[in-house]
Amino acid sequence: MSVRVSSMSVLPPVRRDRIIAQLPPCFRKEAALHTKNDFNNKVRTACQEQRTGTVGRFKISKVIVVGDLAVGKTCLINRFCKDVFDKNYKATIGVDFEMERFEVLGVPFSLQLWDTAGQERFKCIASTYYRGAQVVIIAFDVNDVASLSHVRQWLEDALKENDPTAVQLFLVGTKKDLSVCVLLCFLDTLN
Ligand SMILES: Nc1nc2c(ncn2[C@@H]2O[C@H](COP(=O)(O)OP(=O)(O)OP(=O)(O)O)[C@@H](O)[C@H]2O)c(=O)[nH]1
Repeated sequence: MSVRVSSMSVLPPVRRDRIIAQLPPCFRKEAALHTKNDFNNKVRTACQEQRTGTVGRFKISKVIVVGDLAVGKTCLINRFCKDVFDKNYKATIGVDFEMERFEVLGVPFSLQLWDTAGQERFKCIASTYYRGAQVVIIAFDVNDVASLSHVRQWLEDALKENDPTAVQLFLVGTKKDLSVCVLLCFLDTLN
């Protein structure tokens, strides 16, 4: 017996906080990719006229998240996509994938988030997914200096597969809450 599956899938509406009508202001000027107040007029016009170079129905950007094992890559993505946090560690096997839909100036836009495994034995599989990224996020644990010292290697590996001049790079320190705990424990020992 053959079953026909309709290729038309009904997508849920884009989340309200994913509808972007104004250029989001930068968090801090020193750490900003841009310091403009609004979208460029050319961009606004192109969006109004739907001249945005679509890939299929959506414009898609690929983000890869790399970094040492257990630094919190999966948690970072889950917080962004689902606003959840799981304190139990489940190692990523190879890669995982999330798709986040946006609407920018009325134009559909999708962010592909590739969560890669930090474990050495999965590095080979994970690195086959690095190609074609527009954004590279390198995560390190602020409480683990070794994870920071490995950042250079993660960067080199990610850029081997991508055009370094066309990639947006982010370095993200994770587990800041624990660094406060470490400091408090240290202060406690002084009293
Ligand atoms: N306290 C605290 N724990 C965190 C934070 N982020 C992640 N963790 C914990 O750190 C552990 C590892 O987190 P994951 O997100 O699975 O780490 P990962 O980098 O994806 O790990 P791999 O898939 O093995 O590369 C889990 O137990 C998380 O709960 C954080 O900001 N604060």
